[in-house]
Amino acid sequence: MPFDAAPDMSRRALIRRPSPRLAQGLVTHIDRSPIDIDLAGAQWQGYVDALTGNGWHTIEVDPAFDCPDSVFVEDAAVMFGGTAVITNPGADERKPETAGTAAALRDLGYPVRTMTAGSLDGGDVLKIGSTVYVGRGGRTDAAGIAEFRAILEPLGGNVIAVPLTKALHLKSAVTALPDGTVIGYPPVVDDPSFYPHFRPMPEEGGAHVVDLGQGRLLMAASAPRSADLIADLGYTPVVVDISEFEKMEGCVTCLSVRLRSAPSGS
Ligand SMILES: NC(=O)NCCC[C@H](N)C(=O)O
Repeated sequence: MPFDAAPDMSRRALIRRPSPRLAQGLVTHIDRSPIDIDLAGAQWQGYVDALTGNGWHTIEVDPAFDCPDSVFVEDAAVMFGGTAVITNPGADERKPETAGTAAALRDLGYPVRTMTAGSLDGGDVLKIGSTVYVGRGGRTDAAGIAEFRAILEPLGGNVIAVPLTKALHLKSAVTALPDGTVIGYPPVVDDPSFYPHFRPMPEEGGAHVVDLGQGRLLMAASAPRSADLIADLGYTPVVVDISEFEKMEGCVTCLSVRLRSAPSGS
């Protein structure tokens, strides 16, 4: 089989090139800081290189340069098994981002379910096996959770709503290690008792990991002490500098959508 034959269907990721208007994106829980747009472009490329360098095939969603926050592609779609759920982002400014993401997922053959009733951002969804935690916060409302639950339950997902008042998105506060341990930065976690296993991290950026497979975890350079702690748990941190995206309240999770399953029905 040639080396560049069909990519491994369990290691594909959507990405979306940053808009030149990134600095005009939304900022809610932190003060706005100046953005170096050239550095942001270089950091985005570094993030993409970290995915590809760890065996992931990246698929670029058509850019949405009129949408400052479109690089945060995770918020527009949630994958569950082989189905794509296109979200209805909680901020009006971000709603136009979904069309391009939906088109990319349809082109890849995924059945697409589109949310219309309530609002939900992909960043508010933390999947651990069939358990799906959803943050009820500033971007995701009760109607969005109900609609999302109605879509996921027939697919085998158990949606658990959790309170979120101290961070933009649930995954700004907590993510999960491959073994299912939820990690979080306590000052922005509303209630760690929602999770069966919770481990505090010493830095806010240390609460965010992307599971690259084979024990490798993508993490931000802003959290060196957390990376040491993760390494001490037997994982290998893969560190990328995403400072310009962190200034816009982004983190490592939100810059990609991992497609771990083949399209359902295929
Ligand atoms: N999932 C994420 O954490 N997305 C980050 C979105 C940041 C963007 N500036 C926003 O406020 O929507």
